[in-house]
Amino acid sequence: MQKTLVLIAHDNKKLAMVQWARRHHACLSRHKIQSTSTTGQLLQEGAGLKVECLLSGPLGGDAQVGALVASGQISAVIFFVDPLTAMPHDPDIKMLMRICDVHDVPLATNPATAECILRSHLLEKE
Ligand SMILES: O=C(CO)COP(=O)(O)O
Repeated sequence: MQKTLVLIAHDNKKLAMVQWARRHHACLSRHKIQSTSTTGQLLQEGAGLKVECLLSGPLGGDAQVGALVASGQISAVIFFVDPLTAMPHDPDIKMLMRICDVHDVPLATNPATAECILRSHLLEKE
């Protein structure tokens, strides 16, 4: 089974996510990608990636990703979080991060760590 790479970004980090995805288009396009709704739409339009979109984060998208991680379908989660803005769905975000730790699934919450995950070739083993 080919596992999925998840890409998510909070609103203030969406531009950084699209720029990051453009830079890594060659690598990313080899993977099945899922995203929360708004992030996914921007990645398709701005970075030319094929993305399967889930619900938007505040409407349950992070919870959907958590369920996918728990059921062993995700190779890594790249989640550019905004640490300076309060989120109404903070419990869902915390849940997703906890579930990644429970199942030892790589989770990058900023571009520097995302870079490490891509360079680690961790994804190539999937
Ligand atoms: O809020 C999010 C993650 O917590 C992201 O959701 P969107 O991609 O729909 O903006």
